[in-house]
Amino acid sequence: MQPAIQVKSLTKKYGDHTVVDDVSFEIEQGETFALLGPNGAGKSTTVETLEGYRKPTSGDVRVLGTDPLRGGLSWRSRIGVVAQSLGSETMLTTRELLSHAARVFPTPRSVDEVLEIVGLSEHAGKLTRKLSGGQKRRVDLALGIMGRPEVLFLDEPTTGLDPEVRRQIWDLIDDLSDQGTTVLLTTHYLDEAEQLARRAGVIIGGKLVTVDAVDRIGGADARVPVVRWQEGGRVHEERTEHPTSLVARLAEERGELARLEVIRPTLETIYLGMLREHGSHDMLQEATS
Ligand SMILES: Nc1ncnc2c1ncn2[C@@H]1O[C@H](COP(=O)(O)OP(=O)(O)OP(=O)(O)O)[C@@H](O)[C@H]1O
Repeated sequence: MQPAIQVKSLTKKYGDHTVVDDVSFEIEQGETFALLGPNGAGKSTTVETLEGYRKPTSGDVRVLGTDPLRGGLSWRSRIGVVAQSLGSETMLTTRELLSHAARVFPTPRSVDEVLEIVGLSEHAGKLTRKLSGGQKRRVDLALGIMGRPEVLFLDEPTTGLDPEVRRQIWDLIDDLSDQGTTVLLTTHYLDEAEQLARRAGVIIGGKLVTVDAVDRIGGADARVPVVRWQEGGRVHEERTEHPTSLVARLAEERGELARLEVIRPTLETIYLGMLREHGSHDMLQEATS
């Protein structure tokens, strides 16, 4: 089966500034793939190139087998785009906006179906510019899925949303994925990547520093658990592949231990370690701020 997305040695320069540097990866049909990286790393530039909105300086990209710069209307109707900025602040009601959008697709979902999927049925008659931030983001998602896209690009779909709305949007993305939609997601939320994606790539300073299964990113060594406890007023830590055995031995030798914890590094801890290794101080500050 041909991959849904192929990126080969993609490089994008603005003047002397290389913002995407020899990036290569593939996304299988039906896969949800997360692109992670600090502000300014090159995520949106990569995604916008795949959407056909930016011209690569060099390299080759294909979406559904087509060069996005040459993709005509029929190709465009097979992809869905939810850009980073809100695109839904119009003078139309939600229903009017979706009805207009539906006309450009050959086999659109019905407006009522889309309203239901994104949970906006009860706001269908409201002017989009009067919706809350979370509701506007849902309108963006509604516009992105209106044409039943085979590939959906989601650029930071849940930034700034409250935890409940984020989870609802995750459920929506999971449902689309179950229906076979290929999803390319950029996000700053590591829990979002863990929840939704099978594989992820980390891009730092325009370079793709890793592509792997979400639960393998950073390598086995970065995932070794740490057993931590307090003894004699001091905190003790030991990294071990066998935390249960270590805890059993400590319990046998020393009895009850104060503040005993087994800590398994999260994707976030591993990601911050990667920024430290590859990135600048500024990137780390942005990622942790
Ligand atoms: N039209 C442009 N002209 C010049 N430089 C640009 C242009 N668009 C983007 N850049 C630069 O390219 C770099 C990558 O930007 P990009 O938006 O791809 O990053 P990002 O990883 O999506 O960041 P964020 O997480 O902040 O959205 C940045 O340094 C940005 O300033």
